[in-house]
Amino acid sequence: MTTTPTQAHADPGAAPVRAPAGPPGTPGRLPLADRAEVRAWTGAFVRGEAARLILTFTLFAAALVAGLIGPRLLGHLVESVKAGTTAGRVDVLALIFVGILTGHALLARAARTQATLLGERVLARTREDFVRRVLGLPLSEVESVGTGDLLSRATTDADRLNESIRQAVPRIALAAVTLVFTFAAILLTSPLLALGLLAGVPFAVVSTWWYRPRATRAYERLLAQEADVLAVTHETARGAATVEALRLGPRQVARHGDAVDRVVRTRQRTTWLQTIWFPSLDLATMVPMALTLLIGGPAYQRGAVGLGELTAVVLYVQALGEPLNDLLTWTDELQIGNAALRRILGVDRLPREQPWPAPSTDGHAIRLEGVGFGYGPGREVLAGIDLDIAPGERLVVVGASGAGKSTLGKLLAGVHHPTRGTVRIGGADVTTLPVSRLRREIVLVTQEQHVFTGTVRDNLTLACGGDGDEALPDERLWGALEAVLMTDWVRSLPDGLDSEIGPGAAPVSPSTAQQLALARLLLSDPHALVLDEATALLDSTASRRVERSLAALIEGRTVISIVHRLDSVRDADRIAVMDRGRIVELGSHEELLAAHGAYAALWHSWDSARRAGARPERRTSG
Ligand SMILES: Nc1ncnc2c1ncn2[C@@H]1O[C@H](COP(=O)(O)OP(=O)(O)OP(=O)(O)O)[C@@H](O)[C@H]1O
Repeated sequence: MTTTPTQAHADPGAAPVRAPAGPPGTPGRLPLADRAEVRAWTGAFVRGEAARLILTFTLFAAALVAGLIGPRLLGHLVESVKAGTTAGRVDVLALIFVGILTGHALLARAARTQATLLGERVLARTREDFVRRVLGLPLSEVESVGTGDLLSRATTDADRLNESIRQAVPRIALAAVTLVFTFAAILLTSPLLALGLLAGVPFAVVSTWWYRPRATRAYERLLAQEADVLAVTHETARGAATVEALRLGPRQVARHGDAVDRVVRTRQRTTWLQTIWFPSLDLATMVPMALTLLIGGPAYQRGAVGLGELTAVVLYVQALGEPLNDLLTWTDELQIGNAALRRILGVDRLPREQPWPAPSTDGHAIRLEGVGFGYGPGREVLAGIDLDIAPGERLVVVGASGAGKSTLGKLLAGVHHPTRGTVRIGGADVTTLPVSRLRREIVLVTQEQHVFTGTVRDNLTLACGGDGDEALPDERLWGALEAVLMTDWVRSLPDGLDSEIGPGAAPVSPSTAQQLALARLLLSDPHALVLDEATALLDSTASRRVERSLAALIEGRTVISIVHRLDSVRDADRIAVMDRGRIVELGSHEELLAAHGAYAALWHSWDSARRAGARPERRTSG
């Protein structure tokens, strides 16, 4: 069985998955961006959204000022009543008070709407940029890290960043401005009473100084561990058939349980840190309140402050509690956003696809010279492979499970790059060919074919021209469908080529998905194909149908087929027999039979099983 990257992660016995190249990260995980990169992103974000940011902050500040006038007005009202005022004047002041409260509510609503729009814009752009970055990575890099980490960065981490920008940034700005304004209002009302505020400073500063670095580390750990949970879930769902076939269910459940346990432990740690920090913040507001009253009482008795001033200051000090709490707790939220941003931007640290122009190729011959490859350091799964494949040749690769057949296929198609030696197509080293160019030369067809949510037309045309927006005439689409025997199926759909298919729309069986993929390949028209057990997962009827469709595709192309069943090996020009990462025999069916080597033994055992009417051994290894 071919080991998929996710299985390799799951299997403790498998060779270690290559850690992503580039700056430090945990092996097998994507790297994190550093502070400078986060600062650069933040600078670009502030510059790009300057107008919207200014509007949002202005609205928040206006709402805040409206909110601050309230206590002042109430203090004035108390003074007026004490001095003996008319009921009419009290009514006017009360009306103004209600008007200010309404204005405050409306401004606050407008400010929140702007903040939400800002957050959504950033979320959309972050996700788009992220997908663009990931699509720009070499396939081998994406394969080596697995999809769980990538998925969590594109989903949960992007959501967290959005939440930070939508909620934390305006709330922090608002809280900071509120604190400054309120403090200024207290100073202006009574500098003496303002002294009481100083008592809160040590509680806020010392507890935050203790809390912050511990929380940062815990949040970074938490996000990575949440990514692990997603990775196990995704891996299990993706490999459901393998999990069921190998009865890996309990093992996957245990792995998931372990991953969840780690998240729970880190959450307990962050909650514990907060149980120390939050009460300290409460003290930072309660102690100044008590002190203001302690100073204010005697000061009022001595006539140093008026009753109105004392009322206003007490209300202001009480009002300080909320912004102070907001400031500190939202900076905590911002830390989570910061950790999420480091993860999102970290993808940029992986080596990109080579930007240089495609080297010129001369013909379509494929040549492997001294090729070696290992998935991790220390263990080569391919060693010293030399092979020439002529244009139009049909080569079949057979060998025991784990011999390296699929790995060879991936190297031929440029999915992985050799760790030594070279793979050349038309004289050009495949590692120097940009993917768009390489895919015109050679494509790997495996047993797993993806149906994209969209129309039949979308699914057929997306491989042509790279971005799928090149209009291909319907005749060509129908021509490709006919070649892979799919016209009846498409005609049976309600809207023909424009019928929606895939998840949630018309169901597509595995064999139909495979045929659709073959039609897509016909349209993209590569010179060579590597067929890695393209029909192995299908039942025999479906498999025969796909094989008939394949016949149209392989016509006139170089074809390298990796097979387990020997049914069609006789039609091949040559057969390569692999054993432990090497090609041990190479020649035509007749030549290899005459050589009485590994292939001859394989063939005779397979042939006699077939003649005896027994189900032939699926594995060519026997
Ligand atoms: N992504 C991977 N990470 C680590 N090791 C891998 C990975 N893929 C394959 N291997 C290992 O490389 C060796 C060759 O595997 P490969 O899949 O190429 O063999 P194969 O001949 O195609 O086997 P099969 O017939 O079972 O598909 C095996 O030991 C396998 O465990």
